[in-house]
Amino acid sequence: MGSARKYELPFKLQNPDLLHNQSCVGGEWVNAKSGKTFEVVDPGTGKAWIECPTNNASDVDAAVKNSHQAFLEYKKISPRQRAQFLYKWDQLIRENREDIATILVYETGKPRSEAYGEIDYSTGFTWWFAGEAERIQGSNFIPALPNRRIFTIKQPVGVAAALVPWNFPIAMILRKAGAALAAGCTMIVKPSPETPITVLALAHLALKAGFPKGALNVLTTDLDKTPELSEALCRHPLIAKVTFTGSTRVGKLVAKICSDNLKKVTLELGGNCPVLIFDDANIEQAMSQIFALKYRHAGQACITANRIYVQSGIFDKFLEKWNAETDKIIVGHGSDEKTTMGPVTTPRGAQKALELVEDAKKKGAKIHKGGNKIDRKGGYFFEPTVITGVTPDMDIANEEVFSPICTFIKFETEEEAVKKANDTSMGLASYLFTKNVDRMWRLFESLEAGMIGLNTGNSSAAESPFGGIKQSGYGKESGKDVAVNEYLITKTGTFTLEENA
Ligand SMILES: O=CCCC(=O)O
Repeated sequence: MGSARKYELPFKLQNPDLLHNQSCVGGEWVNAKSGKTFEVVDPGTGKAWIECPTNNASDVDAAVKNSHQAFLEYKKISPRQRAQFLYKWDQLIRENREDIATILVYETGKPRSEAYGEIDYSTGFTWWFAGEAERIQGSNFIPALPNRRIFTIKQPVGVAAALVPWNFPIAMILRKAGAALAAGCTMIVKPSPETPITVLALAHLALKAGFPKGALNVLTTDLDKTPELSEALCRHPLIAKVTFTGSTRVGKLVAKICSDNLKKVTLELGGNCPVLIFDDANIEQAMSQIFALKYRHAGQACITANRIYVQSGIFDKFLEKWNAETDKIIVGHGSDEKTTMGPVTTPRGAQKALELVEDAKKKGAKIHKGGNKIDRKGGYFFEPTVITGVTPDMDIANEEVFSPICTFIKFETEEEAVKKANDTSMGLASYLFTKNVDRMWRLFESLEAGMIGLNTGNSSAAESPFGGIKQSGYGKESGKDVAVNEYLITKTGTFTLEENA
């Protein structure tokens, strides 16, 4: 822990060594050159509980040089040794599950049960990429020209920068860092201002796992300095690869900046994901899957259900069931074990939710449930909200909601449903529920998204490629080969063989 304690910690950790509130560079815990700090706030109370360094562009060069120095050594380490570091890291994260869950609750606001869920999902990545490390392979060919041989080798691209969001801070880091470290790259992470402490806890455990100092550096900063720090990372000549998860607007800026130096980029951007529920669906199955997807982290997931299309034959029944289940949600502080839905993570998130509801109301939508902020102990709570009568002119029909607002739209035919589902610039995930196998296959092919849930609301897993199409970004994270490839270059060797030496 850096600096004398100014705030009272609202929780106790079993392993207090996990708690760091300075940046991590080369295995050292450091302050920003300016000495400035920002506050990390509990979304369930609105109260600051710790502070972290406000790094700016002038802090970037030293940190990146350190990551690069570490890369020159790390790239020589054998894949088996890299796998062993990843397995050890995985084990330490699992051993510290309780404490990491506690920090997650106080940074993101999510209920403790969801914090456990995130950690268990995330260790899937460390486990998976440990396996991937030893399976990175080139290839060889016998070409058309006589006496020639062609072969390829895969090499780590260099230092990667990760710009990560606050909604799943453990999962997003482990998905990116797992792949990078398996590939032999080092990584420098800029966490969101809302969630630096979870990321610093992971950096602490990475050092304990034996990763060389500088293999995983972390530079924290506040909302104000995020653009300049991120741009400095993207422009730094020793950064070879940038991976970003966040909005399409910022993703485009990242891509533009990186294009100046033709850097490799992976972009996981906005969702606006549709769900299509047909008359022949198993209603119970669709309900439980989509309910869990929609209200996970109070609706703050890029792959959440943003627009729920239900066929006319079951629309009323489905809505009635949904409303009844919604009534059972217990909104509260994430640390209260009765809580089933926490606050949204930021005050701007709660305000945006309110504005979307107000706009929809003004334009004629019907609000069945909720629609307001909840004024409780200074936290950023928003009511679980159910809306019908949404029309294309409403903001809520076109924007990512990122809050616990569910919009239901009736449809008549498959053709109409597909047209509406695809009527968006985004293409991250789509979901469909039907027992007609031909329709399922047709929709799997015709829905425009990088990931399609077929009678399921949760398709994220370490072993399946994660990523969108259209303006939801490019590149894949997780899955076999594809994710690690994002951190590799392919080098081609051509050899002329002297046959009669
Ligand atoms: O919010 C985006 C990530 C969600 C997930 O990995 O399932």
